[in-house]
Amino acid sequence: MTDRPTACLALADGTIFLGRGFGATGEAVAELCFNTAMTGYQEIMTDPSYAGQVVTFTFPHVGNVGVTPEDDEAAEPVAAGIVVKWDPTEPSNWRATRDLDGWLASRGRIGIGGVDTRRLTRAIRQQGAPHVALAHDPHGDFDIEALVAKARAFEGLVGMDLARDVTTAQSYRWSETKWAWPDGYGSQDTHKYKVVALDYGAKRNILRSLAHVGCDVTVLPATATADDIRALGPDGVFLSNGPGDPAATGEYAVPVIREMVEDGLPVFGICLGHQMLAMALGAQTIKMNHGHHGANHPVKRSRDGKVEITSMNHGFTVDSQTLPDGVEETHISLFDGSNCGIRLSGKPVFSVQYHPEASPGPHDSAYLFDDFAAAMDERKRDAP
Ligand SMILES: NC(=O)CC[C@H](N)C(=O)O
Repeated sequence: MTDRPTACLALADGTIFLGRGFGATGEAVAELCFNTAMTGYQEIMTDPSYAGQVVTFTFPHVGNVGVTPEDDEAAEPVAAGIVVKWDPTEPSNWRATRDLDGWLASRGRIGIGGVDTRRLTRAIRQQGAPHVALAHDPHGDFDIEALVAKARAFEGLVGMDLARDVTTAQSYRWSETKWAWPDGYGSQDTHKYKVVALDYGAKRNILRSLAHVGCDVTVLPATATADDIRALGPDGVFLSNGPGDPAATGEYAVPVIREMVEDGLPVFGICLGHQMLAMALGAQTIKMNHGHHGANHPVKRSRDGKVEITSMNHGFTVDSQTLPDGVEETHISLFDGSNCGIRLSGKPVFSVQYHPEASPGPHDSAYLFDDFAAAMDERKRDAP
C-alpha cells in the first residue's frame, strides 16, 4: 500500500483533510457534526436522526468492537459518512458479526481515517457545523476544487424535512423489550397500554423502552393524520426523534400533535418529537452553532435540581424565550443553558430534548418512560 490518500474531506470554506478511505467508495455531501461519545458508534451511525450529516468522532478508537445486528437502531446506517482519527482495526469482541469497514461498504457509507479530529472539532466549534463533501477513491483521484464547490452548494439542514425519507412506509406493531434496564424501572406487564408512536425517524431502543414499561406500540408513518391515530383508540401518543429541521417536518406533523393534546391524551416526545411538541404548544425552534452530540451531557431537572447525565443528538433547539405561559421548562442543559424539556402545566403532556433511551449513553433518565406509563394509568383511572 502506498501512502497516497484515498479519502478526502472538503469543507465549504476550502479546508481540506486527506486520509485513508474505508467503507464504500464514492462521495457524500452533508453537514458535519462531532460526537463525543466514547462508545456506541454503530448506534450513532444507524440513528435516523443523523440523516444528512457526516459524523466525526472525537474518541479515537472507532471500529475496534466491530458491528452486530443487535446494535442497529435502524435497518441501515443513516449517517452520510464517518470521520475518525485512527483507522478501524479488526473487531475484538465476541458480539461482533463483522467489521466496521465491510459493514459500511456493503451499505454504501463512506469512512475516512487518519484525520486530525481534534483540529476538525475545534474548527466546528468555532465556525459552526460546516457543510462538507466526503470522497473515497481507492486510487486517490480527487478533484478537490469540485469537492469544495459541492460542499458550498449544499443547502444545509435549515428548512429540510428529512423525516419523510426515514419514516416507516407502513404501520407496524412493536413488541420487543429486550434491553438491559436498570433495576427498578419498568412494569414488565406487557400490553398494558395502547400507544401510537409517530415515527419521524425512531430509534429502536425507544420502541423497546416503551414496550418495556408495558406499551403495546403501533408505529405510524410521520404523515399519519389525527383520525388515523384516533382510529386506534390509544391510551397515549409518543413522538419520536428524527432528522432535519423541526420547523419543516412540523408543517404537517405539528397540527396533528396539537389535536392529540386537545384530545387530552398523554403525549411524550423525544428530541425531534420534543421540538415539534414545543411548536404545537406555541414555541419556536432555532438552529444551534454546532449542536449537542454526545453521551455525557449534564442536564438539570428543574423540579428538584437533580442532575441527569444524558445522551444527546440535536442541532436545533427550542428557543426557551418563546415558550408561552402554561408551558413549563422542566430541564435545562448545564453546558449552555439551552432548553432540554417541557411540560404543559397540569396536563400529561411532556417531552425532552435528550435521549432517555440511551443507545449509546447513561440510563439516568429512564424514569421518563415510567412517567409516561403513570400518565396513562392516571387517565385510565379517571376515565368514566
Ligand atoms: N435526535 C433528534 O431527534 C434530532 C432532532 C433534530 N433533527 C435536530 O437536529 O435537532
